[in-house]
Amino acid sequence: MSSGEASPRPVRWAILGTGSIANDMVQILKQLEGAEVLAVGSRSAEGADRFGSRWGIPRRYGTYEDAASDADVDVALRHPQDCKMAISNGKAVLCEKSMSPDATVAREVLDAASDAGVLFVHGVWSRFFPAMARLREIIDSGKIGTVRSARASFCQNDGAGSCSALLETGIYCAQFLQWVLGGSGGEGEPKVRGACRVVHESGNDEHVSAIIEFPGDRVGSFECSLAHCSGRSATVYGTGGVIDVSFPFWCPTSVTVTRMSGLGSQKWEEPEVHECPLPEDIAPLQTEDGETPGFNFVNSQGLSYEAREVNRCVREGLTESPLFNSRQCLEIMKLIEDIGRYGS
Ligand SMILES: NC(=O)C1=CN([C@@H]2O[C@H](COP(=O)(O)OP(=O)(O)OC[C@H]3O[C@@H](n4cnc5c(N)ncnc54)[C@H](OP(=O)(O)O)[C@@H]3O)[C@@H](O)[C@H]2O)C=CC1
Ligand SMILES: O=C1OC[C@@H](O)[C@H](O)[C@H]1O
Repeated sequence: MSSGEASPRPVRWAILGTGSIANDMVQILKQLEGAEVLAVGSRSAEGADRFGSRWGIPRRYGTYEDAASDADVDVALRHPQDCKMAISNGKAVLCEKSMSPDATVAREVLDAASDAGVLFVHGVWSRFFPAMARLREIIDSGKIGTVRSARASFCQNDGAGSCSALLETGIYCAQFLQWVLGGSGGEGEPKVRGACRVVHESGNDEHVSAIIEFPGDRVGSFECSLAHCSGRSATVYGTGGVIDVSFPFWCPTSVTVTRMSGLGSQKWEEPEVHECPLPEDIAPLQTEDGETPGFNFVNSQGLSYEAREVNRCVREGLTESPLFNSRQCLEIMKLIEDIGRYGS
């Protein structure tokens, strides 16, 4: 698409798969300026028809490939399994997390997108939240001194055994640690220094705790689980204080800075709260049947940040987003893979 047009046509999206996240994403895309939901693909024609008529999507396909090969579609929102198919059809892809089971497949997908010259964005949506950018600014300002370590916890009692906790929720922890402890890429890679995994009888990990060494002697730790709950917060630790990101830390709307000093770091200043509210112009929509099903996931309005960035990248002809580039994406997938293999 050309960015130089006076009034460019909308970026046309195809949603492939009609589950929980598709319910949230369709409502975001329908409200996003410069976007149009043109097509839906499902494993069955009935599924595509049901979702398409519910949300007023004009083109409905009984296979993913048919939707992804629609010549008028610019970008496909895809679940991990079929990214390469959408890429081979020349479409830009926003891939739901986690983009692949391991770093090898992640590399293949990124290479396929790069060879095809199409945009690929891994939808670890945290990365696109204004609160994450604010967090980075605060760290860089030196407000909490030198950052030495960080932690994150994402445990929910939902889905144990059905998939990997590392891939489902641990990935958000890994991205957080990379964001606050990782460098710009020239300083060496983070290394997994310890991990404890509880494996479900299905073979999927259900609870994992991990310790990661980042360049510059910085240490990150996280825990993730699909078998019990946690507060799902994260903290950055510096020589002069801490930054707390409370529930839900993976789609945050505020960060709180507490500066500490004095003997035993026992003098605490009044916490400083930085609010980054969700967009007010995005709300649950009514379906064509007059129902308002709402969003399935907390802070889903914030999916608009990644969708807006994908729209921008498509318009500008970019093949990756500078907010979450392929190096950062691969580094996270490699961490997840190394933690999953640790000790075995
Ligand atoms: N960014 C975020 O906040 C969130 C991201 N996610 C991610 O999105 C992805 C999908 O999650 P979610 O929407 O909750 O999953 P669901 O189980 O609700 O939906 C998955 C959809 O994928 C399609 N599908 C394709 N192959 C299969 C298969 N073998 N079994 C079941 N369904 C299949 C189906 O659509 P159809 O029948 O139309 O073909 C189904 O409706 C995951 O990778 C998850 O991690 C999930 C929740 C939130
Ligand atoms: O991606 C996700 O996976 C786990 C869910 O609980 C969470 O809300 C969602 O964002």
